[in-house]
Amino acid sequence: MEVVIAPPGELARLAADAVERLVRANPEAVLGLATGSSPLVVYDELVRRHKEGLSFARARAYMLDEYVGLAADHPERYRNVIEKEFASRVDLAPGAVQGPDGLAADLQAACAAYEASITDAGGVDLQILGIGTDGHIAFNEPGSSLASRTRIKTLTKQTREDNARFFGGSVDDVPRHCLTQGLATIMSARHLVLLASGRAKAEAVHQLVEGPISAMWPATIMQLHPHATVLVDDAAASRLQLADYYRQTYADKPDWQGL
Ligand SMILES: N[C@@H]1[C@@H](O)[C@H](O)[C@@H](COP(=O)(O)O)O[C@@H]1O
Repeated sequence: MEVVIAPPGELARLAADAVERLVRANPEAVLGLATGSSPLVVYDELVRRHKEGLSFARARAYMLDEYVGLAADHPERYRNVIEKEFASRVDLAPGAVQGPDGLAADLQAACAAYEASITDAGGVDLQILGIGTDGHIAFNEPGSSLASRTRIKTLTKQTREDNARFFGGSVDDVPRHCLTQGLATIMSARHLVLLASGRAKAEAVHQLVEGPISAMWPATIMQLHPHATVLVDDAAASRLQLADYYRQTYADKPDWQGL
């Protein structure tokens, strides 16, 4: 696992560099897109590069998760969020972005179909991730099976409170259920790039990087991934025991290496 501690703008550039390198090497790359506020700086940077010629016309993308039951036109439905924040601002082809169907009549069948679709696409090349304050990735809440695949989950009170800010501050308006890629689904992606900023994420980041692997902090499964990159600002890094070592390692890193 590589940990980079840097200001948010630099983190966004590093994540965008990894996406750009991938898409230039393989224009048909499969991207993994995350919602939440953390990846927004990366999307903004990719949109800027798109305006300078970076094309996503042949790329495909899979989303991590979706709320169950939000109306098709609800602005916080993750499909709509990704459309607004990224897909509509670049040249991704219509239908190139897939997400779990939180409005399906048969939610379990929708989860199975989503897994099959990711597999048929050849798997995700680069998965962008955020992290919840309770250590969740996608919507894999504490207690999630480390071997889980896409399925229905119940959101914790903490997550619903954290996400109430997107619903006019009303926790009651945050759905109680979601469909989410499982931890094993996420681990199948070839490169994981997680972004975290702010002190509220410091404990989750400490557990992710330095804690024991445990379903209680689902992101810790990333310690088993052969190519995981953790991009954090000073505040999110403030509880890391080996922060000085990570800073030194990054400072000494050869320019050619990339993430
Ligand atoms: N399902 C999403 C996660 O994918 C995201 O990582 C998390 C943190 O969001 P933020 O980056 O806004 O703190 O929020 C939601 O719960």
